Amino acid sequence: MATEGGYKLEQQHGKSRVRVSRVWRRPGSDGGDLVVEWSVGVSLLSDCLPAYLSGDNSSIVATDTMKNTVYAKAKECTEVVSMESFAIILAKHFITFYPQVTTAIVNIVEKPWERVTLDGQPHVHGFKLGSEKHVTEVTLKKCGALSLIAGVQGLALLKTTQSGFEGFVRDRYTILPDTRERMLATEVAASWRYQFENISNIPAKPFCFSQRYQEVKKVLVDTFFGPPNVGVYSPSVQNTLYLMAKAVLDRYLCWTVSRFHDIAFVQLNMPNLHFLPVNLSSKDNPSIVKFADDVFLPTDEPHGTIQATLSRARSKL
Ligand SMILES: O=c1[nH]c(=O)c2[nH]c(=O)[nH]c2[nH]1
Repeated sequence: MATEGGYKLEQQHGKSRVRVSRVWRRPGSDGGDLVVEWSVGVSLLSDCLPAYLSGDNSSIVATDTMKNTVYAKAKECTEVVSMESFAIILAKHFITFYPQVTTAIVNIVEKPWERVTLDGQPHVHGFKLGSEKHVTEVTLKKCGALSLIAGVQGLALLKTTQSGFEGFVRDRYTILPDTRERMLATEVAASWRYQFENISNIPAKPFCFSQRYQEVKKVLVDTFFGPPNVGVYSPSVQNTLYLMAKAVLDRYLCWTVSRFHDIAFVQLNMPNLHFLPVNLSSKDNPSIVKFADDVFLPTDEPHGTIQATLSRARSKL
């Protein structure tokens, strides 16, 4: 931020939606080729005030250069990298290479290409598009301070029973009946922050962000549904959301009992995508369709918006 002539100026500039795909060819290997497709956003906080104040561009890193850097760094990654590691590599480059850059923010959204399985056999170079998206955002300051967030978007989940909503506030505008039997559908957006608060804290042995992503996603999904043959009752989206976030934090508490916890907080956004009971009647036929927990009108307009962030309360010890 700069103060100039009675004005306060906060600025950053960058390039959005730089689409890059990286293939790692592994001829003859059991696993086959690997491919990722990323949409990368770069934003730099830098000392380039003269550009804003007087049209002097001499300290501007061109956004076109930022775009080219994404491709150059992708080329340099001859070994497979996770998107979190790639975001760190990019951010590190921008803060170390340019003296005027004070902070780099890099975000990546991954297109969910998944290896196809044909007749039970994983294909060596064939992929199809999956559903939910892996995302990350890295904010790295020149001093090394790091914020590393990963997440999932568009994780659509539905259960046909074991959900209800009752005992809520009733006033003269309330018409929703209490229920212990309804459908529950949502599209989870979750993000979590890794507890690496400085670039130097990132373990030397590559931390497996991709594996952690799969694990967190599994904990979220398992908690939403409960055991396969019985499920688990959800008294509200709010309670289910809390249990999902808590399960993620607890999971990493158990594993890292004598060390630091590697996930600092979990943020969940779970829209309540309503499945409305259908009842149809006419003057002649009072029950064309009589609802018996079978025919629904699914709608996301409007939908409930339930969101929360769960972190560990600081110990008083
Ligand atoms: O799980 C729910 N939480 C709410 O806050 C809410 N509000 C509502 O109308 N239906 C629901 N369901």
